[in-house]
Amino acid sequence: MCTAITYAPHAHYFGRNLDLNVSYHEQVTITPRHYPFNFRRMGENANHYAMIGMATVVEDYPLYYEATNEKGLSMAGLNFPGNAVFKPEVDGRDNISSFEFIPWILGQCATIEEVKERLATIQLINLNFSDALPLHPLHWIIADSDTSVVVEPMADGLRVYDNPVGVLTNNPSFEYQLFNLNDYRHVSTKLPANTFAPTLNLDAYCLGLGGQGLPGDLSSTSRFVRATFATFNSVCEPTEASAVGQFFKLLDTVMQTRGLNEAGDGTYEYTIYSSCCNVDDGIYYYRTYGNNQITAVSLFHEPLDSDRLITYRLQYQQQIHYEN
Ligand SMILES: C[C@H](CCC(=O)NCCS(=O)(=O)O)[C@H]1CC[C@H]2[C@@H]3[C@H](O)C[C@@H]4C[C@H](O)CC[C@]4(C)[C@H]3C[C@H](O)[C@]12C
Repeated sequence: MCTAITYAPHAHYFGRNLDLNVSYHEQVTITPRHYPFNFRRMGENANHYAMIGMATVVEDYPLYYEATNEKGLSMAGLNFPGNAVFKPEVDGRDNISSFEFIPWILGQCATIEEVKERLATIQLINLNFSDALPLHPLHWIIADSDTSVVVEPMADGLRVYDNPVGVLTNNPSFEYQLFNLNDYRHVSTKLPANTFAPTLNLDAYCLGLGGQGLPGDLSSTSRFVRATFATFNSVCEPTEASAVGQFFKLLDTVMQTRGLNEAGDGTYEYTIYSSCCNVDDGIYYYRTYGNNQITAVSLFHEPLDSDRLITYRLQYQQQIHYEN
């Protein structure tokens, strides 16, 4: 399972937890403006926006999990098994495979308005990257600094939803996840009044009672509710350090501890990495499961007019500050 969130305390941030039982050897990957994207059915684009994000690089191709472009537009793919359907090619449409979707959108669009125009002509097609890397069922969140949408490739066509909460998890469909929030109207950051039986002397014996009913489990519906509650009520200082620290705390409310979620064959799904991109400044921060230190890579510190991918291996080694 995975969770993606947006957060805009003073600057704008986009990021996700990647929850999985295996790693695909992902790296922080920068694609400069003149890297030639060879779209299988749409030809080459060697003049596009630069982008930074997490990707598996195979045969010099960046298979992005999530990324942000130099205009601050961001996009993340999350598992959507049993629902995602990729279709055959159609003449006259932009035939794009799901592994090309992030480069296609982030390479050309700066705003959600432009994204919506692109989505109107797109066909997400059933075309594998390779036999060894077949398509996985995904849905996507796409966000600029003001707003976000969710894109779900369903059997009856591509569904595009405005996303008023800026959060995405996994199954079931986004429509359900959003409606499900209605069940949590009562959840509050404040101590609740006694509406149970006002004549009974019920004691507000500890802080946090207003949060009772917030689901604590790891299912995608529960993570959707928890992540939305956390981002909407989050408070931080107006500094980069505080906002980035707070962003990782928000992701921690839905992180997966290794051992708690069996994925079969003796493996467990856990939060392999968490990311937080400052989309205004193109700074990609991340933490891995075993390394609590935040590592940062800056898009604008690289030669963006180049044609070569730039990759940074993840820092997995735990950093402990020993005092004596
Ligand atoms: C599984 C990942 C999403 C994490 C997630 O949502 N897990 C939920 C598990 S559950 O069902 O809800 O239990 C997704 C996100 C991005 C995906 C990767 C990217 O799309 C890039 C390539 C695309 C290739 O087609 C397949 C390999 C791959 C390298 C993908 C593997 C996998 O599907 C990834 C890593």
